Amino acid sequence: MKALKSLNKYFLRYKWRLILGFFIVIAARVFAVANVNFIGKIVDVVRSYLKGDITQDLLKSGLLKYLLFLLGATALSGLFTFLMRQMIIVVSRFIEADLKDDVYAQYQRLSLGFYKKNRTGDLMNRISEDVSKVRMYVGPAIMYLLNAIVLFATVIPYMYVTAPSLTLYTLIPLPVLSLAIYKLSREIHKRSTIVQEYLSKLTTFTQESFSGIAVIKSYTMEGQVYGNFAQLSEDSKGKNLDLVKVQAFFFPLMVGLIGASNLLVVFIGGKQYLDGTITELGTLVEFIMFVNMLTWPVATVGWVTSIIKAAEASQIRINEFLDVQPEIQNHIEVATPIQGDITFKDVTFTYDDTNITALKNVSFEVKNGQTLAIIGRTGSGKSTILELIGRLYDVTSGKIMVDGTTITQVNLNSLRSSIGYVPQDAFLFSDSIKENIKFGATEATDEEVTAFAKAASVHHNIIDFKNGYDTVLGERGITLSGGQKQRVSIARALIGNPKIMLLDDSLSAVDTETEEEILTNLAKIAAHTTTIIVSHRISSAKNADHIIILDEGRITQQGTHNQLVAQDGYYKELYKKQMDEKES
Ligand SMILES: Nc1ncnc2c1ncn2[C@@H]1O[C@H](COP(=O)(O)OP(=O)(O)OP(=O)(O)O)[C@@H](O)[C@H]1O
Repeated sequence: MKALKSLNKYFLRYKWRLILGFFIVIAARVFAVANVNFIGKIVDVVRSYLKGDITQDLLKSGLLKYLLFLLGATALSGLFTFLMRQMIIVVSRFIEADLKDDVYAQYQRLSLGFYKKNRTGDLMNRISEDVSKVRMYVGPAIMYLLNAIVLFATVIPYMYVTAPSLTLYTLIPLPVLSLAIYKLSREIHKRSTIVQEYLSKLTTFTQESFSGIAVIKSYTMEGQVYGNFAQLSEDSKGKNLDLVKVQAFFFPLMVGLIGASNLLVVFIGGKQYLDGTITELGTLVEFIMFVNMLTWPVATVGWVTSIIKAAEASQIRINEFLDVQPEIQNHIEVATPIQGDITFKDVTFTYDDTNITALKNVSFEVKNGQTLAIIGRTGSGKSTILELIGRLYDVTSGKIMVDGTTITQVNLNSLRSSIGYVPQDAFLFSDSIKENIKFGATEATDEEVTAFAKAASVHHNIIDFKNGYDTVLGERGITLSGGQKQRVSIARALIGNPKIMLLDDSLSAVDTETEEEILTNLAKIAAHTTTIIVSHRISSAKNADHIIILDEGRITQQGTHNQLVAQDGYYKELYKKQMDEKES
């Protein structure tokens, strides 16, 4: 129960509704008990008339009175039951939404490393599955438990006062029912968790095969993939059947145990009526109704216990993420204006999860407005340099300085908002091209969108689409080519007017003429922007003010294009190779 304590702050937020809900539950149950009492009274009036104790007129007036009471109590009990759900279930939906918002906000605060360590499916489950299990506790479980407590507190004393020994006999089967339902609910919960797992396996499988449909078709793997799906589906069916089997016990068990209680009422109550222990026949009718009325709340005690256990397990999982502190912390509250000078001093960086040391004693400097190109084999640490500049990670040792200040002493938001980052795989949202370009600059005008799309040499492609800038991308929209995606992504980075532009192999999918065009435009627009270009191509690097060559995380060569082609080394080899390719 300790984990569930973290929900108290949400309960406090909606305390008035909950308190009102509590009184409404009491009112609803009191009127429900009154209903039974009036039915008992009606039976007694009829019985007295049949015995000749009262006249027909008294019978009529008695019946009318109790029927009207019955009607009133039924209507009020119905109204309060409705209000009870309105209060408590509505609060549970509020808390569910708040909890989802809080989990989502926490996810956004967490650093990139967190996303590398945890699987997306797991992150999604905590915000959907786990939160809805917690909601079952916050809403239905609390409501039914309250309902049961109020009902026990009103019905059992009433029964006891009316017929003490009969009360004891009729209540005997109820704890057995509660325990049996608890055991059954636990089993149902266990099996439905397995069913859920299979459901998500099926979803992942289908999603992946639809995404990879082109590969499946071109390798004519339809048959095999179908076979895998059919097997998974068969296993899932088996798990569903296992679940259905235990679920099928639920109602028979309840009906059986109610039946046993009813039998006891009729048998023992009948005997007590005959020997005069119970004087009114109406008491027997009331008892049968009470037993039926108590059955569901008794069953809910078992059911609610299993819901609370499941909610606790889910809340533990949610808290695990809510308690994680972002690895990257902002230490400076006030905004820091950024000019764009970047200095690396002996920077070494090791990725926590793989223990790979991606950078080893890297030192360089780029001044505001200059262009630095980083060239190197795959896996040599180029992207890592860009990630460190954006503080997606913090260095293991050494120092990065921005405008002469250690990067950790710069306001994180100022730093990131002054960077235009074009990652290696340009990610575009399922939205229009215009909205994708405006992503980081929502206030930008249509003219600005067009101007930056022109600078990124993608305008002419966009206007060729039927809907131009309003063309929707993504699953239900158009698919852009790799080069088009890269260029839309460059336009997105430029529109934010960044002080630092980071291009991570962002021109790899465009031809060399377009590359040239974009780089010339960049040099014009971004004259006061520090630009770092990561590339495998000499053509992207040759005009840079400074070029560094990385190999296995170390800088092996550096200088200008002319200096580097004059030295033996990786740059010269690459230059020769790419010149030969161009000529052939
Ligand atoms: N998020 C990560 N977690 C763990 N290890 C990583 C991560 N990202 C990169 N690495 C490792 O760090 C090393 C440097 O990777 P990096 O992506 O910086 O290389 P790169 O030079 O940009 O390569 P490429 O040219 O292929 O993009 C590689 O060995 C890589 O496997």
